[in-house]
Amino acid sequence: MAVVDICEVGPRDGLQNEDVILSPEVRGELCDRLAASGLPRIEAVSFVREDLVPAMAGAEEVLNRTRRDPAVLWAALVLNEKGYQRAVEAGVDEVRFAFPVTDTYAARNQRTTVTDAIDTAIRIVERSRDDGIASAITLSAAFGCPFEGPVSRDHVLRITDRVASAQPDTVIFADSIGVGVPRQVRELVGAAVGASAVGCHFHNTRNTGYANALAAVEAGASILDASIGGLGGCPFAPGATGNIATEDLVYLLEGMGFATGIDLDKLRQCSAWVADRVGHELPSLVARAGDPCGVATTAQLTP
Ligand SMILES: CC(=O)SCCNC(=O)CCNC(=O)[C@H](O)C(C)(C)COP(=O)(O)OP(=O)(O)OC[C@H]1O[C@@H](n2cnc3c(N)ncnc32)[C@H](O)[C@@H]1OP(=O)(O)O
Ligand SMILES: CC(=O)CC(=O)O
Repeated sequence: MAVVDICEVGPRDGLQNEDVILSPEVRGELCDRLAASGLPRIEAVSFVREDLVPAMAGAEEVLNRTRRDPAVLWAALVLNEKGYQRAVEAGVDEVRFAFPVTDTYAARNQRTTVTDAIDTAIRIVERSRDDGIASAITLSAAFGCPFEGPVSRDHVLRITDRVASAQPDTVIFADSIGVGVPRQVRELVGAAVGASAVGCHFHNTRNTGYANALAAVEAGASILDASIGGLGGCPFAPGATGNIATEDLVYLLEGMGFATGIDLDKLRQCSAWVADRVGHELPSLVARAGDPCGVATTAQLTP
């Protein structure tokens, strides 16, 4: 059975744009609850400027407050080398450096250019190798940009070639504003599968997120990001909405014969818990509807 490694980004992407700001204590507890559902990888925090993204303040404290279940690979998002240094000092297992593939979004999100960000990505991959931690490079707006519109596959592949030359463990294609469709996903992932593992990060803004996720794994992606309840969205991308929901993705993947190792019931409990904390209903449908036919229980799939 093919295995798909789901990276839970709820404590980071999920919370970064919420009106209610959760304390490091609550965010640490969220991480532990997610870990208890069997998630193999959790992006717990981002090391960014807290004056720009107050919801991510206290990243070091969040990590200190988690029990750091050793079965989980603890990841953090960084957007510059200062963030990288903070992540290393906080003892993360994986650093994920992201940058948009268009100059306008790169400037708005993190005051950089695509050319400079490629150089930073290469330095961060080299530093992470020296520091003995895993590295992932996320290419944001890989399927379309909130400011510049369409993004060509060839442009993304040229950037992929540059960053892949540094040999990160993973290259992740992100649909930051949820504009992509499965055809694009198949073409991009299919062309990129090679030396580094390929991951994808989808937002469900136009209801194509789950179709895109399935297209990605069928084209060879081995890592998918998802966020508990479908929370999420970039504060610097107009119109951005939530990620694909982890519980809906687990339901889909397990039902389609991919192993995730995740306990759907525990995940749904976690989703209800975080909905209470942020104070509103979450987009996930599986959180509400459950799995009455046992579709996500692999044993029940055998004829
Ligand atoms: C697609 C997505 O969803 S990505 C996630 C959502 N987007 C974000 O989180 C973007 C947030 N952006 C940022 O935090 C910023 O733009 C950064 C950190 C990436 C770059 O910030 P810049 O202002 O260009 O950094 P610069 O190097 O000029 O430093 C300015 C100040 O910020 C501080 N700083 C820089 N980087 C960091 C960091 N990673 N963490 C904390 N402080 C930082 C510097 O120390 C400096 O402080 P000082 O004025 O007291 O000396
Ligand atoms: C870093 C991310 O959050 C990826 C994206 O949506 O662009």
